[in-house]
Amino acid sequence: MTVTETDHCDFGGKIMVLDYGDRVIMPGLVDIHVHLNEPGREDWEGLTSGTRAAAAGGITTVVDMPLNSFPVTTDVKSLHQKVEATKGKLSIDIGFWGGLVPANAENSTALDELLKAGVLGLKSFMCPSGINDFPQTNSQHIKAALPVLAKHKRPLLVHAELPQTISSEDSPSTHATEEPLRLEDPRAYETYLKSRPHSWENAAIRQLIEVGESTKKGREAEGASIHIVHLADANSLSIIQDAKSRGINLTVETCTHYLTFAAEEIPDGDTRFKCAPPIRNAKNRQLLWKALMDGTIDSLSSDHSPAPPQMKLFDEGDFMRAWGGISSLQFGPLATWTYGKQRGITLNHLVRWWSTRPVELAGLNLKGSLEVGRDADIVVWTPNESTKVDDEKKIYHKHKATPFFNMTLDGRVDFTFVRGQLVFSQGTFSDRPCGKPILV
Ligand SMILES: NC(=O)N[C@H]1NC(=O)NC1=O
Ligand SMILES: [Zn+2]
Ligand SMILES: [Zn+2]
Repeated sequence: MTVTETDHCDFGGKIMVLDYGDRVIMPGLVDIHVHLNEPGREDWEGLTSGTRAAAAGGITTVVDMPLNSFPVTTDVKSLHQKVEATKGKLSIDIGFWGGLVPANAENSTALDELLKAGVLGLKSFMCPSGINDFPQTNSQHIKAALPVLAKHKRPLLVHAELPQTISSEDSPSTHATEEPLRLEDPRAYETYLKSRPHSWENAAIRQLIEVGESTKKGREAEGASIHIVHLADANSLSIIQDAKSRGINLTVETCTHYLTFAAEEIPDGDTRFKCAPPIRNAKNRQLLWKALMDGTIDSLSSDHSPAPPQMKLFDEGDFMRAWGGISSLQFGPLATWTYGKQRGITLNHLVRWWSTRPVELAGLNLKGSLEVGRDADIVVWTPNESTKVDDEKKIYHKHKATPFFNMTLDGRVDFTFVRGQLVFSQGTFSDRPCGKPILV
């Protein structure tokens, strides 16, 4: 039987047989790094538009970052506000990361309460976050939080860039950060790239590995883990591999944009590509793919972090002042398939990076598999078809600007089910949002 629009969401208790021919039926994908920005910044993205875009991309669960909503999710009250804001808006299920900031880092009672209230773990920044109400943490803060996370067996996700003085390797002379770049062309991507060199990621990761010693077996933070979000720097892979082999509880994700684009191909002034850490060169991209294939990188995410067009400064094309954040939620899995296929990936890789590993990392025990007993979160798609991203009406993000525009991606997402309910069907959505907040 073919599914029709009237079947959306609710099959009315009937048992139906759905024959999808030779399409692929897979566990729904899980994006554990998105910024949907509601409540408070719904002009940047939103729970309705964001979860629709995700469903259209074959994603059945997202985990929302503690920023850039307002308030940021750093205490129980703000978590409740976020949960409250989801009512009637979710096409798919959503979990939440809590924020680790200087104000709560050394207050184990406050962190304990936040974890008990149901966040899946905590997230912090080692550099300015771009949002004043979400200040960065230092290694002391991280060290203090790990034992509390250990008690709950939860991860700390870290934006791992530690601002360094820009060295001669990156710039002809040694100066304070950004100072030497003041006179360089802000429309050139190269200028932005130089402002956040590899050394920032490398320094942060070294510090994290040091602090992460406490997560080893028998140490005071055993049970906690550290998850490096959006790794862009392939130079740091060897220290990551070494740390993992020494028993530090460390995992790593990279994002679709680092696997798809290359610095040297980014047009001048095209701030759709601005994100942090920056997209690096094609050689680096190839090393990220290799690390993904060999398991040094555990999982993928979108780091969907859009902002209103006026903050992306499209007219000026000023990379140094534009908002850093890429809009991509709907396209992550298909982009992975497109560029992975050229490198020999299989459907199993896709499920591992976009379902199995993210679910393990986030402790989403009911998600990520078609096993009996788990939620019936399912994507039905056609790998041999293609999707041309050229129709704004079919981009479901709140804002349509995305670096994936005009690309032809391999694969087409046809149907998405959340807990057995059809939420996306060949370009239409259930008009009764059936997603739920997940609190653990
Ligand atoms: N605040 C925020 O969303 N920042 C994100 N954007 C980005 O490109 N990297 C980030 O960490
Ligand atoms: Zn980040
Ligand atoms: Zn992010």
